[in-house]
Amino acid sequence: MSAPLSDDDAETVPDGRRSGEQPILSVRNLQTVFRTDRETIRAVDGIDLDLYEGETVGLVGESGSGKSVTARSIMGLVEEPGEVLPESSIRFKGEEITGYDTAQYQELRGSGIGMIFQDPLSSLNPVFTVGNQIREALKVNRGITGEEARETAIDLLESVQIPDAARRLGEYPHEFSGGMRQRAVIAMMLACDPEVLICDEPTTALDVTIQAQILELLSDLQDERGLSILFITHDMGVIADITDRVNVMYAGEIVEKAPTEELFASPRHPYTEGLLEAIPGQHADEDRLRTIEGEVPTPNEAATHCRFAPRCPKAFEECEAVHPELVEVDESAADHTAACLLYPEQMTTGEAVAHHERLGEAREDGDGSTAPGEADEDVAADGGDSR
Ligand SMILES: Nc1ncnc2c1ncn2[C@@H]1O[C@H](COP(=O)(O)OP(=O)(O)OP(=O)(O)O)[C@@H](O)[C@H]1O
Ligand code: NI
Repeated sequence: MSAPLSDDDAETVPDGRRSGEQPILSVRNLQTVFRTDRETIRAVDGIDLDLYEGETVGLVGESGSGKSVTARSIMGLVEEPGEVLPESSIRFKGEEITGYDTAQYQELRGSGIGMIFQDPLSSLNPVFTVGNQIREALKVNRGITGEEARETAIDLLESVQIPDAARRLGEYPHEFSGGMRQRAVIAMMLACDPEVLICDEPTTALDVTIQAQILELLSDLQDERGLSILFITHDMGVIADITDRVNVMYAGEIVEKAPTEELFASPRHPYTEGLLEAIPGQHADEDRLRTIEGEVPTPNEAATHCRFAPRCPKAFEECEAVHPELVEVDESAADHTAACLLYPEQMTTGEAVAHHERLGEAREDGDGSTAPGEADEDVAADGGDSR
């Protein structure tokens, strides 16, 4: 009854509700590998991701799925023996940033994209006062010095709701509590006046109350400053709290993408279903926490199959032989995609398997030859067609 999905709508369907608008951050076919003597680990294995102005997008998955490597790839922080492969494309405000040199990345991190890590102490220098570090960031990134720097630093600490800001500027990181330290890091990051903020598990080490306060703060700052946030976590509860859209990551790949409400109301990938089942409090009658059995495999070979299949309660024979591509899960949900042979829903399993095989072949044929610029036009054309 429906027009068959075209074969080229696979890898570059634009994320989100705002096709037509240019994403502030756009990742295409990101591949980051770690080469060791014995193997090549495909920590990030060809992911696509869009972040639009003013929204919060989640990247969620179990430990080892490749979330932090994704963030570090965007920030130019992948270190030896890691490498972002040249066919990857990362665009910030339309400009290709893969291939930037050290100075360009420094400038990007000093003004365009800020990042907060799980451990605030990794961003703070223990031998300088908090005020010193914020003033230094103001000087280096915005040329603000002297009394103006002091006043701006106080404003920044106040904007992250650190009480008694003027006095606390003179204190050292170790004199701050965990939550206050993370606030100080956020203040330091705001000194760079970024447009995009990448948060890698910024609240994971904090207790629940403090965690909620920091999330609230981020959301306030987002409203005030129009920040776009890429939020990384393994915690589906946090995803539900603060994101507009979600990308679910597994073993280097994104396996499901959807608006947050839609994902929680109607998860389609069996991995996402497993993650949602594992949220504490889902099954009040059970005292044991449900988890997905087994572990995330290390992706050390090209994916010619579904990497989740060995743990998947719904796996069937073809899952071991055909690589699932991200496809629209059904006809009604244009921005809900899953990389699973069970979809598109309107197809029989046989049809769907054949569809995924075709998409995989098309991707392999098309990949190397598609320049980032061309890829974007494909996106626009596809977006129009498939809607
Ligand atoms: N320096 C490295 N050398 C070799 N392999 C690495 C290195 N850093 C990361 N990896 C590989 O990349 C995979 C993904 O790591 P990553 O830190 O991105 O996971 P994550 O999703 O952020 O997990 P977590 O929730 O534990 O932070 C790891 O399992 C590992 O195989
Ligand atoms: Ni991580």
